[in-house]
Amino acid sequence: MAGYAVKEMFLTLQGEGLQIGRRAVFLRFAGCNLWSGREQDRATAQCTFCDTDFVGTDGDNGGRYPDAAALAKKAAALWGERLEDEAGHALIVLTGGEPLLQLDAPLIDALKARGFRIAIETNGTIAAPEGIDWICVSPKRGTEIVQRSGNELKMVWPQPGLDFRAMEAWNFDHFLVQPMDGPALQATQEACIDFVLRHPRWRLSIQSHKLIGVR
Ligand SMILES: C[S@@+](CC[C@H](N)C(=O)[O-])C[C@H]1O[C@@H](n2cnc3c(N)ncnc32)[C@H](O)[C@@H]1O
Ligand SMILES: Nc1nc2[nH]cc(C(=O)O)c2c(=O)[nH]1
Ligand code: SF4
Ligand SMILES: [Mg+2]
Repeated sequence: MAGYAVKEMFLTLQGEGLQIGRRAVFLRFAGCNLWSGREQDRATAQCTFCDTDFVGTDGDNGGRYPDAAALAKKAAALWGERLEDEAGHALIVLTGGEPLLQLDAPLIDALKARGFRIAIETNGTIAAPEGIDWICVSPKRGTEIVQRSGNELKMVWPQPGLDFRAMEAWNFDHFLVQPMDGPALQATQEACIDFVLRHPRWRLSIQSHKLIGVR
């Protein structure tokens, strides 16, 4: 279907990674290539620990946007009327679901024309197009990572069998471990702290938005 399927769009603070704390519009695309998003499929999916509802287009400011201009216009409205003045600091985070299923050059151009810096959260199984200002790749065990360069590699941990030593040879500026949220969060946090203490190249990333009560 033509256009872009968007689950939701909202203004918040980037909660994770090296851009933590920045004001950002979040654009959450619908759909993912590693999970259907249905609970009955979770156990057999390629990615089994997802914390996000990305099914459908029924969220705040969600919908089927017919073209890049319409989507960029809504994103700009969510940033607010000072976007032009604040252009150097206006951040949009493209996430999902898997944003690289839908992101294309016309949307990158339209967002840039509005003054946004573009960040992406991706699972790394699809190559990123040119023109993205900040690439965060978060590998999932058992998947083939084709996007082996970017700004930060954010590994949700623990994922037994994920070869983090191999990832260290990839072309990223920052290497992060993020505790897997779920019933065992306490234990996964401890595992991440232990990991960083043993591997000083890696830094801890926490999902700060869940602590401070923003989306
Ligand atoms: C919902 S995903 C969407 C973007 C993309 N599909 C991906 O996986 O990177 C956004 C970020 O949340 C992370 N994430 C998903 N579920 C998580 C969980 N249960 N605990 C911690 N991080 C999680 C992902 O690894 C990714 O870095
Ligand atoms: N505040 C906030 N920060 C985030 N960083 C990455 C997120 C994501 O779901 O991609 C996320 C999110 O859902 N909310
Ligand atoms: S790849 Fe990302 S969006 Fe897809 S199921 Fe995993 S964490 Fe969720
Ligand atoms: Mg999230």
